[in-house]
Amino acid sequence: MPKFAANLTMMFNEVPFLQRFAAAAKAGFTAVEFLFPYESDVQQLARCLSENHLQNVLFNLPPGDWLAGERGLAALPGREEEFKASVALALEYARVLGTPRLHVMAGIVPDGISRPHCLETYCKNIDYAAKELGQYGIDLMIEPINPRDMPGYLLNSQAEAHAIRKMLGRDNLKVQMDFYHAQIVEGDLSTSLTNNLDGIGHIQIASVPARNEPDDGEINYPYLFALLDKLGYQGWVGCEYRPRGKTEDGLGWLPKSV
Ligand SMILES: O=C(O)[C@H](O)C(=O)CO
Ligand SMILES: [Mg+2]
Repeated sequence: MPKFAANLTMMFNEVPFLQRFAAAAKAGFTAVEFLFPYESDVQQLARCLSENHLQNVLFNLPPGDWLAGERGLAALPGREEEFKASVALALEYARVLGTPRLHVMAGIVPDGISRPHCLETYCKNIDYAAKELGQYGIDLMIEPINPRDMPGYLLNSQAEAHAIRKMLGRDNLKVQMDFYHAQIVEGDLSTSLTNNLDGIGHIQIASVPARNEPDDGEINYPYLFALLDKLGYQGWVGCEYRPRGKTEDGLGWLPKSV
C-alpha cells in the first residue's frame, strides 16, 4: 500500500493549523504536507513535526498575492526578482523542516501577456529554482492544475509538464501528479502514471468531482493504489482533499498503517 501524507491545509480543519500536526499523528499519519507555511514561525513548525514524530514531505513556494487571485509567480514576466526571493524563503523553511521536495506554482496568465511569453518566463524560472534547490538535495515539483479550479493557470496537462521536465533536463525537477486535476483535464490516469513514473516526484489524491475523500466519485482509487504498488512507486501520496465532514470520520478508506 502506498505511503499517505495528511495535507494539513485541507484536512483537520476543525482545529487551527498548528494543532493539526497532533491531530494527524493521532489519526495514524507519519507524514504531512501543506500549501504555505509562511505565516508560521519555522522553528515552531519544526517543533510541531518533531513533537508529533512527523516528517514534512512537501510544501509550496510562496504563490504571490493569493487573496488578490495570484496562483504562483513562476510564469509572470517582470516578477523574476520576486520569484527568486520566494525560492530563497522556501529554501530557508525547507532546510529547517527537512522537506525533500517543494511545489512551485506557475501562475495565471495575465491579460495582455501572451502564453508563449509566460511559458518562456516559466521555464527560465523553473530552471533557476531547480538549480538552487538542487544544491541542497531538494526536488522541485511542477503540478498541472485543471482550468475549472484555476481558470487561466499556465500548466494544465501532465503531458506538457513532462515535456518541460525533459526539456530542462534537471534531475531534481519532477512532476506532481494530482489525480484530481489529471482526471478532470485528461483522464487516462493509469496509463499516464505507468508511462511517466520515473518523472513523477509526488502524487496527490481526492475524489472527482467533489474533491473529497478518495472513497467516492469517478476515480477507482483502490485500482490506482494497487497499480502504484505494482509499479514500485516509492514516493508519497498527499491527501489533498476537503473532508466531507469531521476529518477523522472520513478516514475509513485509509489502510490501518499509513
Ligand atoms: O491545488 C492543488 O492541487 C495544488 O496541489 C496546490 O498546491 C495549489 O493549490
Ligand atoms: Mg494538488
